[in-house]
Amino acid sequence: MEQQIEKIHLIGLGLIGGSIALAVKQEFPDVKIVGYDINQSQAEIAKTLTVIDEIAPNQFGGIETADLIILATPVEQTLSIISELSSQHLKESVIITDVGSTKQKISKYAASVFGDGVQFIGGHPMAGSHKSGVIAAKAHLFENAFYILTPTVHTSHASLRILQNVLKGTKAQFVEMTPAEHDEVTGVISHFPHIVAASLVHQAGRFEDSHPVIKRLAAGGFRDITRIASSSPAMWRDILIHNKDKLLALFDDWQYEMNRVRELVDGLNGDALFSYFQEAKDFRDGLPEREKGAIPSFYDLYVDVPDYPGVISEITGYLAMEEISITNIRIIETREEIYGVLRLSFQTDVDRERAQKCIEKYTDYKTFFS
Ligand SMILES: NC(=O)c1ccc[n+]([C@@H]2O[C@H](COP(=O)([O-])OP(=O)(O)OC[C@H]3O[C@@H](n4cnc5c(N)ncnc54)[C@H](O)[C@@H]3O)[C@@H](O)[C@H]2O)c1
Ligand SMILES: O=C(O)C(=O)C[C@]1(C(=O)O)C=C[C@@H](O)C=C1
Repeated sequence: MEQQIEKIHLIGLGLIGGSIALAVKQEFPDVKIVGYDINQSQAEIAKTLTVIDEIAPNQFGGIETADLIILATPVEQTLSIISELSSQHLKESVIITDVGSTKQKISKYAASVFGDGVQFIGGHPMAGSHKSGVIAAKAHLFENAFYILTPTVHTSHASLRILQNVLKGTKAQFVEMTPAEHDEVTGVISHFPHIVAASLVHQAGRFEDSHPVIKRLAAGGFRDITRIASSSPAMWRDILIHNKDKLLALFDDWQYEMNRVRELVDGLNGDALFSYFQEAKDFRDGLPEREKGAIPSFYDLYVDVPDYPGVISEITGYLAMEEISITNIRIIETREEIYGVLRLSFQTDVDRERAQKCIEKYTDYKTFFS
């Protein structure tokens, strides 16, 4: 009979650790989750929100009876924890996994520490948010996202199956990759874009002295492309340190790309500029629409509304009548006497569809989502 996971020891009770715990509980309410966070208040919030069953008395307190250990800390911390874990007394059948955004350094280090002795399987759920902390954790954060696993020669099929089974409440789609391929691909579609987002914010910041109005003018486009610059600096510092080599190559690639488009602008080459944007649009439009791994994991509905006082309470009133919960609300653009755009965010696409029907039922406002 296959090994049962009865007890999980979870280290790092933030956005990702918390979301995994909630997803596991959703599928397996009887699995006991004992959690530890270096920040005691995070641990207490996790317990209060019943994300975990118990707070561990210290980092490794009670770990000898855990069937599964999940490391959900920033990646540099994950390395130190792996190092300390090697001297802990652990169950012979224990499986250890992590959720870090980089895989090469962690997998290599874990293999050198554990060898064939302990089953370590690197993991990375490919969805998240710019928000940190357990308070932002959600059971459905990884729904439809890819969950990358990086098994090695030391990994048994049985452990891989057990891990995937206990994580099935994430409703993510598991994919296997080598750690090197993982770091190359995530470098391109996650780590480097993060650098670009932060650099655009720095660029705008440099213009603030000469144009103090710049922050107020920063509208949809700038906000969309720089949203991720609001993420945890500690997490991203560690990711860049871990993925240095792949990122250095991407800097060269990006500089080539910038020079290419710079030349088109300098040469006023309209046809080539059109093709440049058309090709980018085709690729972007071809991303899978509703799958969370590809698009930020929230469900936005846009409503064209007239700019008059009370319009927000009018809309939220209709939604409240039909008991539809909103997670966020923002006016994207309001100018005198023309329509503004209200962006309503929902936890699920079902809520978004209900909201759309509700607003169409009570008003003539146009609604749309991408
Ligand atoms: N945020 C995302 O979008 C995302 C997505 C996928 C994977 N990840 C990865 O998940 C991991 C966690 O990220 P997060 O977004 O949950 O961050 P977070 O800041 O929300 O949570 C991390 C938690 O780890 C705790 N911590 C730090 N050092 C610790 C230690 N030595 N012992 C115990 N706890 C410690 C922090 O106090 C914090 O509560 C990172 O490795 C990150 O690369 C993040
Ligand atoms: O949606 C976001 O805010 C994210 O940045 C999530 C994101 C990503 O780059 O896609 C960030 C880092 C993780 O390792 C995985 C997912």
